[in-house]
Amino acid sequence: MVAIKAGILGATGAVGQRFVEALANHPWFEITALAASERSAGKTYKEAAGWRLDTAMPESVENIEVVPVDPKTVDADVVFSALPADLALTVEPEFAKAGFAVASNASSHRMEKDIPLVIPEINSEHLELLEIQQDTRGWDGYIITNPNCSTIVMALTLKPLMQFGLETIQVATMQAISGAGFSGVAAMAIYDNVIPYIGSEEKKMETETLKLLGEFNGSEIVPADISVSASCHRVPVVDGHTEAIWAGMRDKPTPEEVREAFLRFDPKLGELPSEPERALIVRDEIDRPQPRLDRNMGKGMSVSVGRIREGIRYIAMGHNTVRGAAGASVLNAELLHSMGKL
Ligand SMILES: NC(=O)C1=CN([C@@H]2O[C@H](COP(=O)(O)OP(=O)(O)OC[C@H]3O[C@@H](n4cnc5c(N)ncnc54)[C@H](OP(=O)(O)O)[C@@H]3O)[C@@H](O)[C@H]2O)C=CC1
Ligand SMILES: N[C@@H](CC(=O)OP(=O)(O)O)C(=O)O
Repeated sequence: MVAIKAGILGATGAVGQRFVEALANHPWFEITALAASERSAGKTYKEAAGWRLDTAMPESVENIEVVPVDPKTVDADVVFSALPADLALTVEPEFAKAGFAVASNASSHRMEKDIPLVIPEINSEHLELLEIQQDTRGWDGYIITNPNCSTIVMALTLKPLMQFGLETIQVATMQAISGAGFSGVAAMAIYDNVIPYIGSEEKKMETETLKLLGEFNGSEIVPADISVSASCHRVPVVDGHTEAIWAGMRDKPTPEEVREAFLRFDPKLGELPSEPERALIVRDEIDRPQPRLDRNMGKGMSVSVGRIREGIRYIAMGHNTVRGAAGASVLNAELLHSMGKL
């Protein structure tokens, strides 16, 4: 099989490095371009990246020259975007217009009517929006987005609850510092501390969830009729967002029925390389899930749930820069490829 040429926009950042990790030995994609700011352009990736993951930098990327974020300098069929949102707002459409498939991890376009916001296990039918998007905008390429990291972790647990008539969600997050990027939170601010504010995060959880769980009616997404109320907090954890969730349901299932629904949730995507064996892992121990112990389950692509109690109350936890970011975009691109759309 001829490899699909993949570029990474924002390749030197916290999420960009996760993209490099996910794509360097990928069976379908080959990294052909690494793009970042003018500060990094012209340097080798090894010089520019300041590699911070606890796996070795893949040798194959060490000497690739970083290029500016510009459709003219990026040689690829698909670009994975880990750009700051203000930049992604203008840059991603330029790439789509120039014919690239853009798998974006940035928040800029997630809520636009004709741009799919997708978690393959939940709403792959929303990909129908791509044709509408290309027709409306006259683009040869397109943009597909994945949700906010906290939203992804929660939404994967909500999908199996829809059968019980999901009505209300309250969620309190405990979010890892990697979610804010390498220079996002100063050590002096987070050490020995909890910061009870993450800009725009609550609104993202409250709106993106409704689009994800909404229905495609042939021309647009009708948002799910659920009320979501979120409170978001930064805690001194490196990777892994933990969430305490209260779910109100019409049918009032018991904790055991909810546990069974989580266990039965086993969407098969067709053997995609990044697809975990189980999207949800149910932990029965009284003190799980925990970020340090559970974030790498399913190579970081599984969400762990536990402490399912009357109410219904439970805890969900997932790797924010893998399942919540780079891994989510790569899984979307794999799905598109398997459907012949890439
Ligand atoms: N799904 C999700 O919820 C998550 C999404 N994100 C999103 O992913 C994106 C990246 O986040 P993160 O990796 O944490 O950020 P970082 O700050 O760690 O990295 C930013 C990247 O963008 C590049 N960049 C910055 N400014 C410019 C510029 N003016 N022109 C070109 N490139 C530029 C940087 O290059 P250089 O090194 O040269 O400065 C770097 O590669 C953000 O939009 C963030 O909100 C992040 C975490 C989770
Ligand atoms: N806000 C998230 C990460 C992030 O960048 O999200 P988004 O892609 O929705 O801006 C966090 O801090 O953990």
